[in-house]
Amino acid sequence: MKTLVICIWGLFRLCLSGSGGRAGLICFGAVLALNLAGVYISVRMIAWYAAFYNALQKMDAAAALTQIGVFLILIALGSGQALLAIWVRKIGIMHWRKALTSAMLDAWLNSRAHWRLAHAGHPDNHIDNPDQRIAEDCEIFVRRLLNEALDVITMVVGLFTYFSVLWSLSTFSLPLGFIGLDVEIPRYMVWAAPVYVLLSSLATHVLGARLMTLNMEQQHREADFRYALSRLRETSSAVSLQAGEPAERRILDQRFGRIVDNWRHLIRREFIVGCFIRPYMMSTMRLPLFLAAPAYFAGNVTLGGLMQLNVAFQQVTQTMSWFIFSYHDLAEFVSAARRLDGFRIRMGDAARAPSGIAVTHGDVERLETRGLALTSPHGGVIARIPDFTVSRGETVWLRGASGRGKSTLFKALAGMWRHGEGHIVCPSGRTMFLPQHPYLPLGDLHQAAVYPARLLAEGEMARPGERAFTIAEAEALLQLVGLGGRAATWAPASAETACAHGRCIAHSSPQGLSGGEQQRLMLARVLASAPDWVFLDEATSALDREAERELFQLLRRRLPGATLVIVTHRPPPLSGPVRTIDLSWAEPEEAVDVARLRAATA
Ligand SMILES: Nc1ncnc2c1ncn2[C@@H]1O[C@H](COP(=O)(O)OP(=O)(O)OP(=O)(O)O)[C@@H](O)[C@H]1O
Repeated sequence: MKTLVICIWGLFRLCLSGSGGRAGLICFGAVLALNLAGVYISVRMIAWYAAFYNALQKMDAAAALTQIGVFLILIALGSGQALLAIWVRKIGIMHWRKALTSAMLDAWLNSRAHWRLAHAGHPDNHIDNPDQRIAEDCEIFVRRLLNEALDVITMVVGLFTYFSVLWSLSTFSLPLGFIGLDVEIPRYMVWAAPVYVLLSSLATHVLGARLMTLNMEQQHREADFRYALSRLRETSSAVSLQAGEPAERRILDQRFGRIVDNWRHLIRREFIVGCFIRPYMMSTMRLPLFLAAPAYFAGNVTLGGLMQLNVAFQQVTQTMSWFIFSYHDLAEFVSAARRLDGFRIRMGDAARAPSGIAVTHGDVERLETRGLALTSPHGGVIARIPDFTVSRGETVWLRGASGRGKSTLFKALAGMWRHGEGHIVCPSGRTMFLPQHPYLPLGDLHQAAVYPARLLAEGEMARPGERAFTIAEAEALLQLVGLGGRAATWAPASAETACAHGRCIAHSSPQGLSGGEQQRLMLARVLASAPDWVFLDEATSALDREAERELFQLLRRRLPGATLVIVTHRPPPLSGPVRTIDLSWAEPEEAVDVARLRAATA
C-alpha cells in the first residue's frame, strides 16, 4: 500500500510539472467548488421532498404548485452545475495529461532510454509496449486520478452534510421486542446506513480483488496484439513477398487468443462482482422506505418526512458506497499507475546504467580507440577492436567479415553501446551516423531529406541558432542526390494524412521508395547536416557501383573537410586516398571478464 501511494504521488508530481500542471490544478479547484455546490443543491432537494409530499398529504394544491416551481429551479441549477463540472473536469484532464505525457516522452527520448530499453538484453530490464504506456496509461491515470480524487473529497464533505440531515430526521428508535429483546436502538436509520455499506464494501473487495490483476493483464495483452498489427502494417511488403500471410495470421490469432482467454476470466469476475453490486444498487433505493415504515405506521413520521428520510438515507449510502461503485475504475487506475511507475523506474535505470566503455570527448581533430572490446548485453564477446586513430579530413574504410561487430562498433562510437571495455576518444565536432537500415520519419519527403532538422512551413523563419530548412532548400538537396521532383509525385503505399501548419501531409512509409532511393535520401540528410565527421554503415549497399561512385564524389565535393568513416563489404569507390582499417583479425582470443568489467564500472 505504501509503495502504491509513493508511486501515485510520484506520477502526480509529474502531472503538476510545467504550465499545464498549474492550469490543471486550477480546473481541479473549480470542479471541487462546483461539486460542493452540487452537495448544497442535493441538500435543498432533500428538503424539497418533505415540503412537496407534506403538501400532497395536506391536499394543499397551492403549496404543491409552489414546490413544483422550486423543483424546476433546483433542476436547472443542478443540471448547469453538473454540465459545467464535466466540462471543466475534461479541460483539467487535458492539461494534466499533456504534462504527464510530456514528462514521459522526455524520459523516454532523453539519454536514449528508448534505445537502451529496447536493447536492454536482460529480461528483467525489458519493458513491454512503451507506446501503450505513454499513449494510453497516461490518459487512464490522469482521468481516473482527477475523477476519483474529486469524488473522494466531494464524498467526504457530502457525507458529513447528508449524515447530519439523516441524524436530524431519524429521531425515532427501533424497539427490538419482535426478536424478544427489551431494548431500543435510538436513531437506528443513522446506524443502519454505515453498517449496510461497510458490510457491502467488504464483500465487494473480497469478490473483486482479482479484478485488478485481470485488468492489468488485459491491457498488456491488448497492447501486444495492437503492436503485432502495427508491425504487420509496417512490414507488409516483406510479408507479402514471402507469402507470409498465413504465418502472420497464426501470430495474430495466437495474440488475440490470449486476449480472449483473459477476457473470459475478466467477464466471469465482473459478473460475480456484478451479481452483488446490481442488487445492492437497486436495494439502496427502497431499503430506507422499508426500514422507516415501522416509524411511519407508528405515526412518528409524516409522509413528507418519510420521503425526505428515504432520500437522505440514499444519499448517505450512495456516498459511502463510492468504493463499491468505483471498484472497477479504481482497479483500472491502480494498474495504470503501476505500469507507468514501472516504466518510469526502468527508464531511469536505463539512463543511469553504467558503461564499461569509457567515452571522452577530445578535440575535433581526432577519433581514437584504446583497448576496445565489445560484448553482448549477456556478456558474450562480440569483438576485440584493434586500437586505431582517425584524423580530421581522412577517408577511412572499416572492413571486416559479416557479424564481426562493425555496426556495434559504430554504436559504441556514438556512445550508445555500453557493454564491453576500453576507451574511446570522440571528436568534439558535429558528427553524423547513417545506420545500416534507412529510416524514414513520419512526414513528407522534404521533411525526410532534412531530418532531424526542422522543415520550415511557407513563410516561417528559423529560430535563432536553429538548423532548419525551407522547402526549396530541401528540394535542392533531393535534386543533388537524384531525387528531384520525387516529393511531388511520391505516393507512399500506406499513407495516412495529418495536418500540420495548416496543410495536409502524407505520412510516409518506406515502401514508397526503392532501397537505393532510401539510401540516396539518407545521403541528402548528410548534406543537410554538413557534419565534420560522417560514419556510414553500409549506407550505399543498395546502389549500383556507378551511382555509389557519384554519391561518394558528391559527398567529398560538398564536404571537403569532413572525415568519412565507411563500413562496406566492397572498397568504397573514391578517387582520393582511402585508409583501410581491418577488423577481421579482431576476433576475440579470450573471453572478456564481464564480472570484472561490471565491478570496475559500478
Ligand atoms: N543487442 C544485441 N544483443 C545481442 N547480440 C547482439 C546485439 N547486437 C548485435 N549483436 C551481435 O553482435 C554481433 C555483431 O553484430 P554487428 O551488427 O555489429 O555485425 P556487423 O559486423 O555489422 O555485421 P554485418 O556486416 O553483417 O552488418 C552479431 O553476432 C550480433 O548478433
